[in-house]
Amino acid sequence: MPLAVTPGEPAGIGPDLVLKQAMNALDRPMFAIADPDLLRDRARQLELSVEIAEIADPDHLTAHTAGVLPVWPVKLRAPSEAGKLDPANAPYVLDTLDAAIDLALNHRAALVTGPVHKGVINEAGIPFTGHTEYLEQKSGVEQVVMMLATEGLRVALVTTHLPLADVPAAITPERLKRVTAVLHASLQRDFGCAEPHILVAGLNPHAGEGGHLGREEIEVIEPALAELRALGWDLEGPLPADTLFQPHYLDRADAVLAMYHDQGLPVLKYKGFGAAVNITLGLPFIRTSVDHGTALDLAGTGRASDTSLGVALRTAADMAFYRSTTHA
Ligand SMILES: NC(=O)C1=CN([C@@H]2O[C@H](COP(=O)(O)OP(=O)(O)OC[C@H]3O[C@@H](n4cnc5c(N)ncnc54)[C@H](O)[C@@H]3O)[C@@H](O)[C@H]2O)C=CC1
Ligand SMILES: NCC(=O)COP(=O)(O)O
Repeated sequence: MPLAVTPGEPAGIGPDLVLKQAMNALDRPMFAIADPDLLRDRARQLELSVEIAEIADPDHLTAHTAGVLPVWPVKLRAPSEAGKLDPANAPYVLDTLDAAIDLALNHRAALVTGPVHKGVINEAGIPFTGHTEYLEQKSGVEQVVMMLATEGLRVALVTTHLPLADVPAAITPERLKRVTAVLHASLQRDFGCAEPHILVAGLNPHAGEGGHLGREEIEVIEPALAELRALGWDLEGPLPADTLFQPHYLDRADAVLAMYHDQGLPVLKYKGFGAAVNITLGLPFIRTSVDHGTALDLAGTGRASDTSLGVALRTAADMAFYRSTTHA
């Protein structure tokens, strides 16, 4: 199965990184879903010698050739300049994603996404909080889970792109059970963890300090975990988030389940920024992504690192291979 790459925000570093990766020989076919002229212009700006080869059908691609980027064409809505956001191109970003989702739902590609700018899509009048929520909605599944992974650490999230003030109410026993179930199944299916050991963070400082610093642990998290442990699942927690990220706990763990975005991701990015991948668990297809954003300050300069995109491509290829060999 080929890897379909959406470069994301046209004014950001996504196009640069896809072009840089296209300079490598990859053992799996890769193609971009983007405006071919945008990629040609950016390649010229970066002085990268990449041939942009428009394709009509990704089904007949063979192994990727270094220096040639096959492109499924989707037209920009307005001219794009590196580093300059334009809400007029927000529909273009979603056009590329929709084309990729269509291919992925039809088992014709695994999806690897570059960074999008959530703010400019909203400024265009389109409510959008992130790929994760968009993919969940478009693929019609009840629950997906965002998990970022780097060497030695996987962090999954119970809630994703929510204002902090809305987090406590969003952590219901039902959501916690659904998210844990998706994480547990994905660790078994895609990461070879036969009996996943999952560390679950509390929500409050010191996991609520026995109810003196918040009651969500007692009233929501512990009862949900007790129900799941009755299934034989190996869940440890709720643990204080400030002390769980240390070898004493992590050495025995397959993943950490954090309650919210900025509880888990700063730790993951401190450990592995540039060498991490964002994976959406629970979709009917494979989707990986970079660990960074649009970095408008670096677009078109040649100074953006493509290492996380490399990890995202490799992870998607590994997952596809693992699924094909285990018939998962
Ligand atoms: N996968 C996605 O679609 C993601 C999108 N975003 C979006 O990106 C936009 C900008 O977010 P920020 O918080 O500024 O994060 P950012 O990751 O774009 O930038 C943070 C800092 O890291 C640097 N940086 C980022 N990627 C780099 C790379 N590949 N090589 C070298 N340096 C790099 C930037 O220059 C900047 O100094 C926001 O709209 C956010 O929502 C953020 C994270 C992921
Ligand atoms: N912090 C992760 C992030 O913003 C990427 O989210 P998504 O666009 O993959 O949902």
